[in-house]
Amino acid sequence: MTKFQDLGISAETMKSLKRMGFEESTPIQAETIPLSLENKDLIGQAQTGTGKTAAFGIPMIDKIDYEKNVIQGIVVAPTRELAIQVSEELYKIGFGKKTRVLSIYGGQDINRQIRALKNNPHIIVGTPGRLLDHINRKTLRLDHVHTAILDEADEMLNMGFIDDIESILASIPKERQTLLFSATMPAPIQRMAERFMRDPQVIRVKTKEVTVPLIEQFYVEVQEKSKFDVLTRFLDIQSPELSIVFGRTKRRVDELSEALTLRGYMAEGIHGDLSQAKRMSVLRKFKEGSIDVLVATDVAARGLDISGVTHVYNFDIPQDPESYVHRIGRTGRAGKEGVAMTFINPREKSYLKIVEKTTKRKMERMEAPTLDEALEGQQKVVVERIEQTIESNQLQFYKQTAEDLLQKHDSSTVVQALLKMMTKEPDTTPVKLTEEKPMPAKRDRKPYDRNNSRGGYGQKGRSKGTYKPRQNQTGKRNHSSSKSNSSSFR
Ligand SMILES: Nc1ncnc2c1ncn2[C@@H]1O[C@H](COP(=O)(O)OP(=O)(O)OP(=O)(O)O)[C@@H](O)[C@H]1O
Ligand SMILES: [Mg+2]
Repeated sequence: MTKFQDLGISAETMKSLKRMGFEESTPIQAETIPLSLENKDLIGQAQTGTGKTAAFGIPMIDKIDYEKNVIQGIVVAPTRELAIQVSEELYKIGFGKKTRVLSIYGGQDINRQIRALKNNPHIIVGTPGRLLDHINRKTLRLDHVHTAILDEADEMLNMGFIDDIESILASIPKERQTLLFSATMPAPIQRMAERFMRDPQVIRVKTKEVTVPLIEQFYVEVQEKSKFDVLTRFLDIQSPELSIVFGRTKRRVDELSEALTLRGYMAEGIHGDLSQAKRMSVLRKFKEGSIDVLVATDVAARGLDISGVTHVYNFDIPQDPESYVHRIGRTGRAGKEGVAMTFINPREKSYLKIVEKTTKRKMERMEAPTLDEALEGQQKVVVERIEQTIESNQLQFYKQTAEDLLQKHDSSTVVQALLKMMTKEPDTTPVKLTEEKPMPAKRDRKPYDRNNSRGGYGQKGRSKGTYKPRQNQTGKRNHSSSKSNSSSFR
């Protein structure tokens, strides 16, 4: 571990890092910060939860000229939630320097954003569509930007944002520094790098595994029709602090969150068809712990950093190995431990091997728990609660009633009755889940042709390849295609 002092960081920023509780730099931070301060173009790849945001944020903030009240840095992120999260982290890092950071994303009142842009922020964090909107309206000028960052670069490529990104970068001076960051850097990123970057250096943190070693990874073979019961049994047995359940499509997410709620779990779903207000309120409730199961699509959870997520359940195996890496990376962050459970249909076994080949790590097989085991798990939870209550030492009020009860029955019978009352017995309330087809053994499509394949996040009707400006006669961006589900996560 390298000390932050040795990386050439300013005293003000060092203070902010201390305030954030960062003591030592992570490997990706140690490797990229000095290079970034020298204005090198970089492609940074490091495991999930290892501090890539600060890796690009610290040098960007230190390179701002605070004499100038103009936008000097821009971060492009694939989803609104991520744009918000990144801007919050940058705000904290820039606290010592009083850096003004503004996030702009779709689904938020554009006039409010225009007003905020007039306050001369130093750094903008945004989603591609809304950034481009402002550029076209001339409400966002990037001519003084010296640092451009593409966070989750591969995801933005997957989502078909390549043309938008090209247009955004075209309005930034060529002498800029361009940085690409993600936990996964599949081959097509190279092409992106060739187009947008100057002699980029690739920084890959040298670890054997793409996934974080602190995440225990299991797979469970289960028939489609039993999956839901098995999920609830695991939730009962493992009793996660917070957990994320991934479903393949938006419909799946809706059905799963409804089904979990019906069975008494505090669960809600998040995906791109929900209103911005709803998405934010669901995330807020999850962070506060007033719901403890978040059901999500792949895209909804990319890059999200929520502390307390102890378990990730891949209710459906992800559609590609990269998504697997990002999904399970919602747990085991910043040195914490985590558990990832992946459910597979027996016909998906060879697909599982493909995922394992990419991550260079085997998942351990776990048997689906039986009803009795689920019940035992629940009992354990109750016993823990009882022990905590005993420790709290505030039982005086109940003493007389307890003694009266023990006059009538022996102590074991009394405790048994209490355990029975407090234990959540398996709930068999019928739920509706539409069946999903198993994943084929081989990728039967090009890796980056994922249109409509991940719950409609692909860019329907979006052109690929060379940039073709999509403008209508009024010169504004044509939003007819953004009506579809595809772009609703921007
Ligand atoms: N040097 C550090 N010391 C302690 N905590 C850190 C340090 N750097 C970052 N963190 C914290 O670690 C967590 C994960 O960081 P971050 O979200 O940047 O990870 P990431 O590498 O971008 O992950 P992902 O690939 O999932 O996007 C955050 O809560 C962040 O504040
Ligand atoms: Mg990140």
